Amino acid sequence: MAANIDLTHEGTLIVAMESTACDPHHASLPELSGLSSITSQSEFVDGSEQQLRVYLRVRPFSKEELNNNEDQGCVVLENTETAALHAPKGSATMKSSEKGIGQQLHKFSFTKIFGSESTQAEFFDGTIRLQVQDFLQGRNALVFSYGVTNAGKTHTIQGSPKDPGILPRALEVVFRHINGRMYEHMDLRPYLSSDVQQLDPDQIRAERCAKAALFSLLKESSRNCRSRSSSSSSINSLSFSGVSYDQTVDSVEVAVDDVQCVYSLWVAYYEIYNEQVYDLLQPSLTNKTKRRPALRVCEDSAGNSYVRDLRWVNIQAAEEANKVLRVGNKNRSAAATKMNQSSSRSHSIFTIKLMRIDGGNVNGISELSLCDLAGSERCNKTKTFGERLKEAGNINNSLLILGKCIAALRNQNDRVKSSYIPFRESKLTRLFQGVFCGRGKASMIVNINQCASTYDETLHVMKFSAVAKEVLQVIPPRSLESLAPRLIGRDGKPLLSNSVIDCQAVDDYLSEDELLDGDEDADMSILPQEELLSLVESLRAKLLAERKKNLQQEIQIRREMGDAMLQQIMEIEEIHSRQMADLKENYEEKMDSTFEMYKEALKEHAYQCALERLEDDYVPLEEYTEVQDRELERRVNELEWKQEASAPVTATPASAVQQDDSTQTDPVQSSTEEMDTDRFKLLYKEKCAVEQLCAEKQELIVSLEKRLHELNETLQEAGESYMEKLAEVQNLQNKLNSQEREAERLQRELTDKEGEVRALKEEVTKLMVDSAGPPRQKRGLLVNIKESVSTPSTGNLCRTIRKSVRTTTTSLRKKPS
Ligand SMILES: Nc1ncnc2c1ncn2[C@@H]1O[C@H](COP(=O)(O)OP(=O)(O)OP(=O)(O)O)[C@@H](O)[C@H]1O
Repeated sequence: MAANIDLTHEGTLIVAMESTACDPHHASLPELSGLSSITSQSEFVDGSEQQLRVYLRVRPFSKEELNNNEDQGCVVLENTETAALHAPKGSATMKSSEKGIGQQLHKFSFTKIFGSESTQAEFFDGTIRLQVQDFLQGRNALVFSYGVTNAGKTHTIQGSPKDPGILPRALEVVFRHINGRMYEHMDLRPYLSSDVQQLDPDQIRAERCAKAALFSLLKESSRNCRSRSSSSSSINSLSFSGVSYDQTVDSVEVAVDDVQCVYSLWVAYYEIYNEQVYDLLQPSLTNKTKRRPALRVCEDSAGNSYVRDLRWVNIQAAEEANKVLRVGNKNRSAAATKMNQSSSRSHSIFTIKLMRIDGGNVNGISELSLCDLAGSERCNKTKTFGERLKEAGNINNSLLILGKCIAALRNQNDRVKSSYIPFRESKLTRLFQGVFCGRGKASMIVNINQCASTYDETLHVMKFSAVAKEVLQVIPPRSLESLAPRLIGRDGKPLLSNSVIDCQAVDDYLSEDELLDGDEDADMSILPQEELLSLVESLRAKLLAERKKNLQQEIQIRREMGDAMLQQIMEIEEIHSRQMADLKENYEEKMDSTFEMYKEALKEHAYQCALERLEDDYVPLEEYTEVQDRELERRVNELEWKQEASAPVTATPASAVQQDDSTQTDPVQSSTEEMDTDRFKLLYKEKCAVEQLCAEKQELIVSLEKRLHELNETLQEAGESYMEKLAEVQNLQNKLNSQEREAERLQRELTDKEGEVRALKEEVTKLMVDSAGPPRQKRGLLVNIKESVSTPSTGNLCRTIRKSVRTTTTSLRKKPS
């Protein structure tokens, strides 16, 4: 026992709890002897209200902190429930108090306080041990740690391999409890919030593979893995702390439990970072640039929140749970590297689900969640709680909402002040909602350090916890968790076998619930009438305000939607009108071109027709004139003949008058004469017209003849000028010929002369050669030449020689050398 520190201590505590606080550790803090009270389970009586359990844990100073003079007595633990904070010099609180704002000393009370010397085992035993036992008996439990960075949250929850925290210890308790009663199959898996899914062989296989793949991430040798069959023996040597655990411990607890039951244990590990839920048990992404898939927080038909698609891993031994934790931590830190975030900026949640299986039926499922909240150091700049939370909202939304929820839950204690609880405003509070609303028990661990430099932040944490401690949790005498969970098939539909049990259980639950309502009514009647009236009034006002707000929101949404739709319609209309205009333009262009085409075709056709008609009707001018002339001649002849024929009767108009007088008595003759006269007149008119036509034609002919004459004259002139030019050309040709002949003659003459020159040159050369002989001839070349030249018999030759001599003399003068 002495060697087994944790166990010894735990055992000691259990004994001490029933007697007195005799732990030597508590000697320095006698107030902490109150730890014994945790053995009393009366505080967890069902069907009552109880305060949220808030535990304070103070971290010891590190060597560096002591060297840096951080120990200035800021945190004083007055007893096991009260801590006093003294503002150190230089802190914002001290400065404010010096200015008359706020105080230097703050006192806070907690459910339990654990000093810096408290061990992990003491802390576990003094805090959540009972909650774990409740969990084993089918109750849900939530434990969350709150504090600034470096305050010891992770140390408290996870601890180290040598000094495990509350999570591994809780797992140890669980495994000890179910020692040898582990459900060996993997065919029942947690589903939605509190249901169970029946897996088929394929799903079981997939589950096994996924588990193996997950553990392979740790690259541990298989020898360290405990086989499922040896799960019972694992209890004898649970090794989170490397210290063996006595299997006899808690044997009483096991004995009181139903020995017929077997247990199936599943765990999940996830984190909430920047309001996104990430599964820490998903294999890490190979592609580092890819973002981790975020999971959704959903609600089941009963309104309970759960993380959709969260990976649940079946655990058969404590060592496997440890591996899961390590894999999750590895992923968490890896994710931090990838996303450039520090672990303190995310809330990590480790959840254990325990199914109680009796005779093949799941007759209960409970959940234990341990949450390591992100460091709250970012919300430490403002001075008041509300403002602090407001500011924190900009940095860490979920902590702000958690604060709001806790404050609202506290206000609910006062029925008159009861207010809306904003659980739905953050993922964290949505997931916590069920527990805060009576689906289980929650407890809060407040971690602080005692450093003077972080005093202001620590004070903020303490204030937060003070509010939390005032929250009253209503624990229904029989909660929904007591109902057997629904068994769901692969298709997501409830399986029939369990639904019958469910109905019965639900009926039971409802009847008790009704009783509860009745109690509440009775409570209400105790209130004075004025208070009731004011409560009704305030509720009515709230309802009105809420309705008004909803209506305004609806109007706003409708207006926005209307605007958006109008905008869309306008855009669509614009696009359509543009398209229509384009189409119209296109068609108009096409119509125009078609019209032009037809117009051209018609023109062409008309032109062709006209050409054809012209060809048909064409009569040459001479022919036409000839025909006309002939016609005229014929008509003239006809007229003349007619005139001759009527000459004796109508010789002259005068004779006609005379005759008219003389034959007045013969009426037949006179009528004939009249007719003839008319005819004559007509004919005369015709003759005149024909003559007129003839004259015109004659004129035309004359003008044409004149034109022809002119043209002939022009042609003649052109012919004459052509002949003149031709004569000139002939002349010039003759001149050219004679000049060519002259040139030939001159050429010949030139050739002759050249021949003569050559002969003379030869003669001169000969003479010069001869002159080189007798002395008499030494008078010189010039004298000889002169003599030769003076000889008259030489003729032309002499003249040529004279000329040559002159040329030679000139050239010699030009070249004196
Ligand atoms: N009760 C304790 N006893 C001894 N050492 C402790 C105790 N609590 C914390 N420590 C040590 O203090 C250091 C900081 O603790 P821890 O990492 O748990 O802080 P944290 O609040 O989780 O920080 P963060 O929010 O940044 O994750 C660790 O080295 C841890 O071992």
